[in-house]
Amino acid sequence: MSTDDLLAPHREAIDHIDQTILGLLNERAAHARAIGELKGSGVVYRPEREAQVLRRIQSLNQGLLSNEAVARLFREIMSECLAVERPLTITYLGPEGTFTQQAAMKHFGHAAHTQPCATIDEAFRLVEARQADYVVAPIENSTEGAVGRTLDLLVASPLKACGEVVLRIHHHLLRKVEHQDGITKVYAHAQALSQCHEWLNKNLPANVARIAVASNARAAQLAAEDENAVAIASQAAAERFNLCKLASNIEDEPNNTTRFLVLGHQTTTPSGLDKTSLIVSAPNKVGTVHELLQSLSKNGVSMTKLESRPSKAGLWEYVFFIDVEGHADDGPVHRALTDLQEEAAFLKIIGAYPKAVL
Ligand SMILES: C=C(O[C@@H]1C=C(C(=O)O)C=C[C@H]1O)C(=O)O
Repeated sequence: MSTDDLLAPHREAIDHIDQTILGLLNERAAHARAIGELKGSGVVYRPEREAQVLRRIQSLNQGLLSNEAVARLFREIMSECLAVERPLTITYLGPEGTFTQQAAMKHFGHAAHTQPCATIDEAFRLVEARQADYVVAPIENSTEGAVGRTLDLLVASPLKACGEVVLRIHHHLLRKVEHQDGITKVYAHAQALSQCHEWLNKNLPANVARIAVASNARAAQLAAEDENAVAIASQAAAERFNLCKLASNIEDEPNNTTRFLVLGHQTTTPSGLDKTSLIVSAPNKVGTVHELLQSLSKNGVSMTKLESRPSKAGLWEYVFFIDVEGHADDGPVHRALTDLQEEAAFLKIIGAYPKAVL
């Protein structure tokens, strides 16, 4: 029997299965549309429900496909079902091809419309003015630490966090032509330059100028316009600007990861596996930080992040960005927040949201 003859019954089975899947997908979409009608003019996107759907699928999965693969597939199925209710617009720091756009797609799937903005401020503003539904903003990188501008915006913005995205960051060296001769400058976002500085020291001549620009996608765009330049940017930016990859994964730290927050106007109910993000400031005297942290520990709440930043209000005063395990409506976190309220000069709950599944 020829290979084609051997393939035929499997292909027939796949055709049959695809037809069944297609019918089921449309049945699922019809339920989503019915749910959308019941929601009326209310909020359609429910992050806690989406996290529960993904976690359930992963716990049911016993097949050949990995948990990550089934979560990715169902992420896209939910994205299309939600778009049947109402398509979402997500703002991010552009241009197209930035890691933040990648994070937005990872979280909302490809049916969401992503809208690039010139600054993180603008991305927040459009959502605050209800001209877009959600903003995805980088908050911290595992090698570089906090993204200051996002933290500053969180202090004053009325938006609430309703989700988080964790993205592995890979940087590549990109150029219009496929050779290393005659490189005079390297364009990149300041964070990318520092995340790859050891690689650059070892692999590029010392006289190549390192030029920081607004985003990695902007760097790729500049490299596409200048044959003597290279850019440090993502795979998405390479594809978008048609650049050759001179070197892959040039980040110094192999586990380089960025964490993003998803912010909108809604508060989220507990999903069963949540986090809460807070901003706290305390009077500038001995022992106050210790007391603030005790409010958490004595209620059995664990802290996953503590970041301090100078407050704009007074010299050498600080605000603290704290993430804790659990939802603000869960007993222990709720009690800790009540205690914190008494100790802190300022307490703002940025939001409680499901832990990233993907
Ligand atoms: C269908 C719903 O609306 C949206 C789509 C979901 C889905 O496709 O499973 C889940 C949550 C919502 O973001 C729902 O609220 O259940």
